[in-house]
Amino acid sequence: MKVIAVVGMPGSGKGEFSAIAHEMGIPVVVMGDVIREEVKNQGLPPTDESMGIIARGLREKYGMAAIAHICVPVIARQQAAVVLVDGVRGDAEVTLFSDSFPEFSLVSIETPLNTRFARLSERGRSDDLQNIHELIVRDERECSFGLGKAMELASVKMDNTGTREEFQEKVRKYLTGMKSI
Ligand SMILES: Nc1ncnc2c1ncn2[C@@H]1O[C@H](COP(=O)(O)OP(=O)(O)OP(=O)(O)O)[C@@H](O)[C@H]1O
Repeated sequence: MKVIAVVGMPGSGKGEFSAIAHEMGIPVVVMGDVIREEVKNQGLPPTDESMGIIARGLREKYGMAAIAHICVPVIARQQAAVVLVDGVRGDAEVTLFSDSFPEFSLVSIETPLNTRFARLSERGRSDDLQNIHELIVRDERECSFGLGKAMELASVKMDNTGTREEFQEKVRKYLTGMKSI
């Protein structure tokens, strides 16, 4: 089984990447959904606060790769030749996935701050931002989990400064290549 994980700063295009994988019939394991499942199993209300409590609790108990740990069996039971993991936030998780899956690839999406800000300002999700400083703070928080280090470990760097169609085409080409090897 080939396991692909995507990393990138907030708003870089990870969701776009996953959407193409989904369209191509590649199972996508969303790490946030695995935490959500854990929230349910523990009988907590399905809120962001519960997600935070569970994520922090797991990290305190098992270290920085805790969430990846609970994802490994979920990934392993997918019946597919290629599986995508969405939601990697740190280098410890990357190390665990590459130790667990011999055919592991990490893709980093590279999109500059200003471009990400412009796109997020248009996305219109409740957690989207009003000013660039909020994005800088979010970037810093992500980097404190090891996101910058995780991005450095990527074997594939994908630029997302062009149009959406250009990016989608690039992702499709990469995933088609992974499916056919
Ligand atoms: N090449 C592009 N051209 C125009 N818009 C784009 C492009 N790539 C992504 N977008 C848009 O930018 C926004 C951010 O992209 P996306 O949601 O995929 O990022 P993300 O990395 O998943 O963000 P987050 O870290 O917040 O989950 C979305 O509205 C997406 O549709």
